Amino acid sequence: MDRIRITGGQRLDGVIPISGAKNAALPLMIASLLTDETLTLANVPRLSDVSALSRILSNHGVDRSIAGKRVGQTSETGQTFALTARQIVDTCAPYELVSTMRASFWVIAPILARMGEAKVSLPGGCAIGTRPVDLLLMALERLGAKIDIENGYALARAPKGLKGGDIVFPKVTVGGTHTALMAAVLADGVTTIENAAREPEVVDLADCLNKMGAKIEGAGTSTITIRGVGRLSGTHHAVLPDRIETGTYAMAVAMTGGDVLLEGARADLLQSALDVMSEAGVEVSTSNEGVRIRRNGAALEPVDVTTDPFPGFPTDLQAQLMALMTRANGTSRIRETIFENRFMHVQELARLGAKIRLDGDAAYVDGVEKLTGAPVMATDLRASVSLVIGGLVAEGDTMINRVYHLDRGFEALEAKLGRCGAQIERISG
Ligand SMILES: CC(=O)N[C@H]1[C@@H](OP(=O)(O)OP(=O)(O)OC[C@H]2O[C@@H](n3ccc(=O)[nH]c3=O)[C@H](O)[C@@H]2O)O[C@H](CO)[C@@H](O)[C@@H]1O
Ligand SMILES: C=C(OP(=O)(O)O)C(=O)O
Repeated sequence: MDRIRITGGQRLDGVIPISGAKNAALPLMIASLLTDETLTLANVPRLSDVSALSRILSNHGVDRSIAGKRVGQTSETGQTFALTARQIVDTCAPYELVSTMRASFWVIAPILARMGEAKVSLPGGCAIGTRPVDLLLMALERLGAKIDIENGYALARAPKGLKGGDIVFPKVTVGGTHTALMAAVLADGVTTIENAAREPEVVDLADCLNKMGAKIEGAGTSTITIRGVGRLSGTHHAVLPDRIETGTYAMAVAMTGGDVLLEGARADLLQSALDVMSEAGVEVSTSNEGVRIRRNGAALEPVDVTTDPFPGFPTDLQAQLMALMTRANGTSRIRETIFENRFMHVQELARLGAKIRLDGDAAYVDGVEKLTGAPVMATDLRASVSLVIGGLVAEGDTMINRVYHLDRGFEALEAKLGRCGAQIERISG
């Protein structure tokens, strides 16, 4: 199993190109199941989650060809996929494939919409919480599907096709909104989604579906209206920049001090997180090229932050902010309201010398003078990268185990940080 060794204490200076967003690329790839024409996606990040989803889509009959550049000096990240689901050859997504990644459950919507039935393994829990799918299934039922749960599988049937309907989500769900969109675009009649997720990745999916011929209005607001169409066509779409990768590197730069341009980043996708960083005393500026982050010796001020659905502070940046606040000049409070078990990084940050107390959904972080390197191990993607941020300033060596978590969501992490001066290396085997 690969490990990453970081020798802390280097400033970060230079340019970090921002990749396409994992959390947009995955639903966009799944949308290829909705048409028998080719969906071409540019700026798809090279990530293990993308490879895992490619295998799942291939099992359903999606043909994939790749054209793209290798990670280079500047903005040459990502790859271009041409995805063609001429026919859906299998309407079942088996446990062995779905259990490797949660987002794969979303295939239930396009397969049901196109074939009138789908059988998909329930995704199960994971390190950050229970991850239920009841609201996704409720959305499909509102469009006329009959749902049965049997032997760990969700069976969805709509032999006469889906019908437009009114979906009211009792809480904001990103996965539920993706699922509802992909089911409703081919349904007969009009669908409304109330309390829809407003995340940029939902907007990216809706934009792409509209280019394929769908009629979706209101994506990015809490009410989305979809007029069903008879069929969708292929199109070309570029995945939007990854706001979580952007926020992660912004916090890494803030942690080490330095001056880095996050090339291609869009500030509007993570304004709440950038506002928190400004409040903490970090210089944030934006231009056509991206977002520039600077901290030159100024102390980090503590913050009081609660995670929330977009446009609130993202749960996917909570662990990274916590790592940053371990060096603040006082006590920060960070509340996690999306997932019940997303504090697994606390005990590992403590191994680097962080002082963090947990009380219910809140973490109280007392800033410390210094962190010291240690062997650490993370249980999920964002928790792992919070340890990278800690390791960048810890005295001595930090060895991060279970690097496969990082490979799920950060394209060329060592190369991007290494080019800006970090002492970071992957140890294979
Ligand atoms: C609103 C939110 O911040 N969603 C995050 C969530 O999306 P993801 O799509 O994984 O999760 P949801 O947005 O669906 O979940 C939001 C909340 O709704 C609950 N829920 C969800 C579906 C369901 O059927 N029943 C149910 O109760 C979840 O337990 C959670 O508390 O994790 C992703 C990966 O970390 C993040 O990128 C998303 O930003
Ligand atoms: C937890 C994440 O991914 P997933 O929802 O696929 O587990 C994430 O993107 O932070």
